[in-house]
Amino acid sequence: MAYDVAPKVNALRKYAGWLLGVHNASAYAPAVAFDRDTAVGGSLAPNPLPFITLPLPLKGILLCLLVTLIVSYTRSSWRRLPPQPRRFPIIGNLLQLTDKRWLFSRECKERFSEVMYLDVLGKPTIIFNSLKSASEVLEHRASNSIGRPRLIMIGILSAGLGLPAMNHGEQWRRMRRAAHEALTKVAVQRYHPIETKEATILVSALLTNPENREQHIQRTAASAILSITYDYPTLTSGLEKVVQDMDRRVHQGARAATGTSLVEFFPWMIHVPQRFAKWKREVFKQASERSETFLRLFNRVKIDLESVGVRPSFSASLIEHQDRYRLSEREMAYLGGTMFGAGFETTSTTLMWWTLAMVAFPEVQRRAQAELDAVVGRERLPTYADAPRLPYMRAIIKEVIRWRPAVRLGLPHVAAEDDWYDGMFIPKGATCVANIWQCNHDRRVFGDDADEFKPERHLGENGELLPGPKETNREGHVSFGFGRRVCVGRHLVNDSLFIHTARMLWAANLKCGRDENGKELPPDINTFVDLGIVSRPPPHDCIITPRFPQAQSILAEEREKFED
Ligand code: HEM
Repeated sequence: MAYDVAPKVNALRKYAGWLLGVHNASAYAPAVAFDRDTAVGGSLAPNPLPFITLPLPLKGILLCLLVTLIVSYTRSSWRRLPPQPRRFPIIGNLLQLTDKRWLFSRECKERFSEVMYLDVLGKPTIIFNSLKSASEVLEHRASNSIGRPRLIMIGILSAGLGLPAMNHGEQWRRMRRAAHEALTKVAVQRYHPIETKEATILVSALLTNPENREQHIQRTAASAILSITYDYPTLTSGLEKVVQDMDRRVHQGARAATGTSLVEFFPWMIHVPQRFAKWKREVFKQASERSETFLRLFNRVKIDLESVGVRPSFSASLIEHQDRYRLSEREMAYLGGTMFGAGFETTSTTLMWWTLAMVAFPEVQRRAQAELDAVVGRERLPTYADAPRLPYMRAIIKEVIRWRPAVRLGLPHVAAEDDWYDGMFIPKGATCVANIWQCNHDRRVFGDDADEFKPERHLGENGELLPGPKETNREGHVSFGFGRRVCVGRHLVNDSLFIHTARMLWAANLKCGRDENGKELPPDINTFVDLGIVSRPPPHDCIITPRFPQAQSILAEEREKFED
């Protein structure tokens, strides 16, 4: 069947004429002969184009509008977004954001070495995969990325008072200042006696009952943070009700803070009445239990303060300076609860990664023990006073935190204004997340051996501890986050890890398990267990034995001192 081209040609002629400002374009266009007999299915009547009849000035305006549209489209900042992985209809890049294995994979780093754009159900999200990009945007231009995105679930759970999830504002500033001042490098020294005691108990427990290693580690982390926050008595087991209670709260919070609940993407769901929404009933129930736990623990400190007097604890220092910080009782109670939430799982997980590293790299363990023998000897346990002369022990801690960061994907920040990185557009309101794992394994900063466990990378020529590459937040890694949102507990956890690991290596040898034929079973260093915010090592065997005969008796003597 012949195709009738005549009308189209006529229309084109008219259009050309319109562009030239001539109404009868056929007068200018070369004649085209049409055979009416063979033309099928249409009439040769000209296709009337509405704009032909428009007056000339209006045509000019329309033309200008068209040109402006084309220019603004080609020049739009949105066309300069960072590279984006393949997106799916409706959900966009949701799968890539939730697939942690892909986010931390070599493939992701190779394809998106600097920055990556994800469209998560319409929400723009920027992932920083390099130290340079993350530091430039989140650290050096910190005031533009100080905010947090609004997360509905964690907002309900923490009654809007959870410091890590709060948007910046007057309330966040008051609470952050109070937490910061209570946990400065100097302020945390008042908690050294608590940490020293806990470390001694942990080492004794590991030597007498090494099978329950993870439980001992959890007990020590929970006990230390409860004592520090509430002057709570030393826990005898990680199974105590208060730990189980708080642990449940931490996991509920961690799940909510990932921001992947449906309600985050369909906020209208929050208006569904509770009787039709089980998830809503549950989250409100958890929120009220949470509030009850935090207030109960806080009120305990208040009563103790009135009856027993002031003993150093985080909550006691908040109460003491309540007027200066201008905090309400509820704000102080939630701040205390947040300390436990943010500190317990991260500290215990880092200790677990440290144990795995000691088992996987026995030569590192031997070198640290040689340093302990040279500086401390075998007559007494290491103390905080020995820290300046134990740079290798401290370098191991830095390297564990870099090599296997407890928090692999940083907490989300929000861009307050449009921003640019290396010619790539970061739109106002975009969620900005540092891929801490990729930053810490950046070969351009840490070299080709970035994936290897090498504590000596943190030591200078004379064996002194280095402050860390300039891109890295002064610590030699960016595991504690960025800018004004940097972790407030970092000095506390650094000190805690020092005394725990120094006492462990002083007293004990840690070796990998063996199969029934006596063959060594090295731990798998390349997998992890994802707990939402925190990533734990996979289960692995570890044989723990005293390093020399007097170790246990010296430990027992030290424990007696604490019981006095
Ligand atoms: C090895 C242990 C720890 C790691 C790896 C860690 C990591 C982090 C990271 C990545 C952030 C987010 C920073 C950002 O948004 O850029 C953060 C925030 C925070 N951390 Fe830690 N943390 C640890 C231990 C602790 C401890 C022991 C405490 C308290 C006792 C604590 C309290 C907090 C708080 C309150 C925030 C929120 C700060 C804010 O949003 O203003 N952390 N931490």
